[in-house]
Amino acid sequence: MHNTDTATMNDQLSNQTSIFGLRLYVILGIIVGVIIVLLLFFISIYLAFKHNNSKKTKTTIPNISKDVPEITLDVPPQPDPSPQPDPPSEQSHPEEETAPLSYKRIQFEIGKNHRISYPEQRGSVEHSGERESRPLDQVNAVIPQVSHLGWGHWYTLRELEDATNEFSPDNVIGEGGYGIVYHGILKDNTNIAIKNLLNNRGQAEREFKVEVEAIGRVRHKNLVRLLGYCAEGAHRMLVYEFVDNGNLEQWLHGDVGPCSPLTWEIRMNIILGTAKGLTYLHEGLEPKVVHRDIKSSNILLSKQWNSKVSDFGLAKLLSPESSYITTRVMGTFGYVAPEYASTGMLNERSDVYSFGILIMEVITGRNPVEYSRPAEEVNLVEWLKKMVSNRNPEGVLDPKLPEKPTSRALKRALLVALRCTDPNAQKRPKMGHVIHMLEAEDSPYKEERRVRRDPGVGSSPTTSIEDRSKEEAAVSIDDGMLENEKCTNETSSNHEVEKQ
Ligand SMILES: Nc1ncnc2c1ncn2[C@@H]1O[C@H](COP(=O)(O)OP(=O)(O)OP(=O)(O)O)[C@@H](O)[C@H]1O
Repeated sequence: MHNTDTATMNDQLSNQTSIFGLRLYVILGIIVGVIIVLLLFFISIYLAFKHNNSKKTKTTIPNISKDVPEITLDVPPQPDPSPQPDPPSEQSHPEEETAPLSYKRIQFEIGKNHRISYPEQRGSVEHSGERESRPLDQVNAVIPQVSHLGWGHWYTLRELEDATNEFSPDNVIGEGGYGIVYHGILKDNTNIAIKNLLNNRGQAEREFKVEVEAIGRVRHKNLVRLLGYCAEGAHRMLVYEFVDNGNLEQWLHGDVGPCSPLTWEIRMNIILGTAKGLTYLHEGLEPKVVHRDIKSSNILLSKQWNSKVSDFGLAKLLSPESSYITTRVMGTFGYVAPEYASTGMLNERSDVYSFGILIMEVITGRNPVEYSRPAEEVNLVEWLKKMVSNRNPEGVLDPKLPEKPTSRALKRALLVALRCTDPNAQKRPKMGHVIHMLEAEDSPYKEERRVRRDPGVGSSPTTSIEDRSKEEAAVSIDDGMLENEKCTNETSSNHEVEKQ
């Protein structure tokens, strides 16, 4: 019976059907095959869908408001969880180095209606050659929290990627100690410079915070403007106005051929612009800002040769009650003021010293320290003083200068440089006074007399009677100011130079 059934079934399966005369078992085979193919098709579509979904989740940009919560401007200070430290004393601030971490509120006020306030972490000073590192989850607490109504623009990573062709190497304009700088063009055709901060042991956070604190809301034609920032995930980027003609170091020390395009007038204009930017930082803001890294590579130039001070990554705020702060010595070799280098005591007069070195660099076309020179010429300050004391001020001029300046203009610039680099910080002029000295059309003698009539403008209140008489003697030399001077090698004070 069983054999008969099987035979019947085989017969039926082998019967030809009406579909193209195919046998039944062929038809069944085709149906099963189609079902399997369809199943595989649906399974693969399902898997592809799932994969896409998981990829999307990975690249979703974290909610900005989670990363950096928003606060409003001009809010009254919130009570601190920890007791406020005493106001800074008149002198040093060792607690800056040693205080345990606690929060204090910093208020950075520029003009009546512009105040930004946010917590600053105390004790955020570098230790033993390394900047403080902080886990990223703490970063949100110290990144300035800025209202969208406040200064600056919040750029998304996507916007900056688009502006820089995905941070293409072709867009790199330079690399500093704290990150790579890219040129970018925004959708509205604005040219920008983006500093992508290295996320190295918390440096990025600190640099970010310091720059924003120092120049976030500052606008001055001689200071590079910080347009905004990007803080997404671990990315920390600062977005600046783009300055389109390189930096002073490139123009002074780069390959420009035997004749520099920087005429004397252009050089003095660069110096004057830099002085104005620094005057604003020192005298136009409260708390004042000490730049700490004035040097030729941080002076950016426009096509019209106007100068703009950049790179506020090392800047420090100095409250009016403090005559100085103590902090780890930072800056660039050759530009750092001697008292700051030896004691760590910093105030705006350290910037004045660096500015004096900058003037010497601009006059001579030499670096502050050049080991390739004969021993007596390695140190720019020493060499320049020797040349002046040997009555050869013209011997210091950059051989690439297209035309020599007048003797008077050269002496004026040299006098300002020498005064700014006075080893005694108290005797250095303030930046506001430097502007007057540089701008003085008539003789420096008259300028000095004007200053003496108006002691607030120039001489430090601590200038002694003896110093004043030295200055009187110096200015009485007038046109022969530097030619008639004799200075010994150890005569590092230009007041002494002026006296002879
Ligand atoms: N806003 C800007 N516009 C145009 N170029 C810029 C701008 N900011 C910086 N640069 C250029 O990018 C380069 C790197 O600048 P950055 O300030 O990071 O470093 P640095 O001053 O050369 O070195 P360091 O910071 O280590 O002292 C410099 O050559 C500078 O000319």
